[in-house]
Amino acid sequence: MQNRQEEKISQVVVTAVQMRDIEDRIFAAGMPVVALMEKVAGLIARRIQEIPPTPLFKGGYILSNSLQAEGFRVGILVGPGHNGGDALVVARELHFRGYEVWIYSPFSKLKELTSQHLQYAQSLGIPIYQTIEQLPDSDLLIDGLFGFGLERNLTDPIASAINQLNELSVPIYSIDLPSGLHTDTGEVLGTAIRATHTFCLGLWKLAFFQDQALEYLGKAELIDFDIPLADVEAVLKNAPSIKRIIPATALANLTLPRPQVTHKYKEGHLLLICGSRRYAGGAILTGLGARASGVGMLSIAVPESLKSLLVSHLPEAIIVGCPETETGAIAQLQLPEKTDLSSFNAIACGPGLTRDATPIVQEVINSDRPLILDADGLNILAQMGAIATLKKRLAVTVLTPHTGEFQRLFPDVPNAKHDRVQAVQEAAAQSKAIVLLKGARTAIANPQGAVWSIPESTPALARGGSGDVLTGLLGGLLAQAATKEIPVENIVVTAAWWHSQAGIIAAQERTELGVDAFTLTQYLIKVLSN
Ligand SMILES: NC(=O)C1=CN([C@@H]2O[C@H](COP(=O)(O)OP(=O)(O)OC[C@H]3O[C@@H](n4cnc5c(N)ncnc54)[C@H](O)[C@@H]3O)[C@@H](O)[C@H]2O)[C@@H](O)CC1
Ligand SMILES: [K+]
Repeated sequence: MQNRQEEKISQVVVTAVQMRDIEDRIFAAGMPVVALMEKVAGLIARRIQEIPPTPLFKGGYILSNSLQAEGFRVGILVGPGHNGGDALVVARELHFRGYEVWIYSPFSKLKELTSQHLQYAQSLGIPIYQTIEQLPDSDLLIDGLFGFGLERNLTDPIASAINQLNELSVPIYSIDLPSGLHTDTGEVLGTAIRATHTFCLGLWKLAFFQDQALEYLGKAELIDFDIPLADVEAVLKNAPSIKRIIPATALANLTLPRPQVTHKYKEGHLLLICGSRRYAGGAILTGLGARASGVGMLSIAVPESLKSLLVSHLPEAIIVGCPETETGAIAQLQLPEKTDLSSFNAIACGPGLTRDATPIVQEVINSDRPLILDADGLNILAQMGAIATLKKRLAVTVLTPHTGEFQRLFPDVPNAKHDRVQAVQEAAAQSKAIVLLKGARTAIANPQGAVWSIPESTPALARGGSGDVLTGLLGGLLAQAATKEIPVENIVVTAAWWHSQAGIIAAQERTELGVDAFTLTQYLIKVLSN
C-alpha cells in the first residue's frame, strides 16, 4: 500500500537538471551525500535479493534466501560517478549476503566517494577487473556505469564494452537508468545498456516516458528513497508540470457514482461524425468505444448508405444518414429537424471519413462545440493549416494524432521523433489545442505546457481500429464531463489510460495477438469492474 507521500512522488517526472537541483537542496539541508548513497543502494541491494527466480536465472535459485545466494554470480559494472558508487555499495552488500560478486571498473579516475567504496570492496577481497576480456561468467549483471550525470556520447573502449555486455545472455539490472541513455530524451548516446530491469532512483526521469528508450529500459521500477515533497515542489514550482498517470488520478475523473436522479441528456449527448463507404467498420468501432463510456445519448452521422449497418450494430444510437459524395464520403451534415450542432455537448470527428469529407470538418471546426479531431479529421485539418485554423476556434479542441499525423499537422515543431514530450508540449502551446500524441507511451499536453504520460500500455494495441475505439471513448467521456465542470485535459488523460488498461487486460487474457479493435471494445468495461 502506498501512503500519500509515496503516491504523490510516483506521479512526478523530472529532468536531469531538476533532479540535480532537488538533490542539492537535500544535501544543503544537511543530509550527508554518503548517507544518501548508503540508503539508496541499500534499498537496491534489498530489491535484488527479493527478485524471484525466473527462467532467465540459473536453475532454481531462490534469491531471497541468502543460503541459496551462495554460488550465485553477480557482476557489478562500475562507472566513474555516483552511479558507480551506488553499484559498489550494492556489491559490498551482496558480498556479505553470500553472493559471488565481481567488479568491472574500467575507469582510472573516479569521484572520491566512488573511489573509497572501490578501495573497501578491494580490501574485502572482491575481485576487480579493468578490461572486458578479463570478466568471468555471471548469472546477473548490475549496471552502475552512468546515471543522470551522463552528458556526452559514449566512445570506445566503454562503448564497445557495453556492446559486448549486451551480447551476453545474462539479465542486466540498471541503476537509475540504463547507461548510455539521455536522461531527458531517452536518446541513445553512442550506445547503451539493454537492461532487463531498471531501478529508477527517487523520482521518475523523463527518459522513462520516451518511446525510443523503452527497448533499453526493460521493466521499470521506482525506488522511493523519501525525497521530501517540499524540495520537489520548490524545484518544480515554475516549470511546466510533467505528470505520470496513476490509476487513482485517472479514475477520479470518471463521473462515478452517477447521481441517483439524472436523465439521459444530463449524462451528455455526443455527436460522432465518421465512416465512409470505404471505411464502414471505423464508424462501428468508434460507436462501440463511445458506448463503453456510458454517455447518455449518442448520435452518429454517417453516409446514408451506412445507416442500416450502423443501426444493426448500435441499436441505442441515433444514426444520422447524410448525403454522400460520389466516392462514398459524407458530403454534408444533415441533422434531424429541430437539431443543430448546439444540441450536442461534444463532437468527435474523423475515423474513416476519407479526405473527401473536407466541408464537414470545416463545419465542425467553425462550431462552438468541444471538438475531438482524429484520423482523416486531422489530415484535413493539416491541409487547412492546423495552427492558424485552430487559433480561431471558440471552444476546446482535442487532437489525437499518431506520429505520422502529428508531423503532418505540425511540420514546424521540431523533435517529434527526438523528444516526444517536448514536441507535444510545443504543439499544444502553438495550436491552443489539447494534443494527445499516440505511442507506446502516449503523451498529452495542454496549451499551458502541462504534460501527462500514460506509463503502461501494450503493443497489442498496435492494430488498425484501436484509435477509433479511443476516439469514441474519449468523445463519450467528454460529452458527459461537459455538464460537470471537469477539465477537458483530465478527461483526455482518463480516456487514454482507460484505453491502455483495456488493451493490457485483453492481452493478458488473449495474448498480444488477440486484441483486435472489436475485442478491445469488449474489455473497456472490465477495466472498471475488475
Ligand atoms: N539523485 C540522487 O539524489 C542520488 C543519486 N545517486 C546516484 O548518483 C548518480 C548521478 O551521479 P553523478 O552525478 O556522479 O553522475 P554519473 O554517475 O551518472 O556519471 C557521471 C560521471 O561520468 C562522467 N562522464 C559523463 N559522460 C561521460 C562519457 N560520455 N564518457 C565517460 N565519462 C563520462 C562524468 O565526468 C562523471 O564523472 C545517479 O544516477 C544515482 O545513481 C545516488 O547515489 C544517491 C542519490
Ligand atoms: K546505470
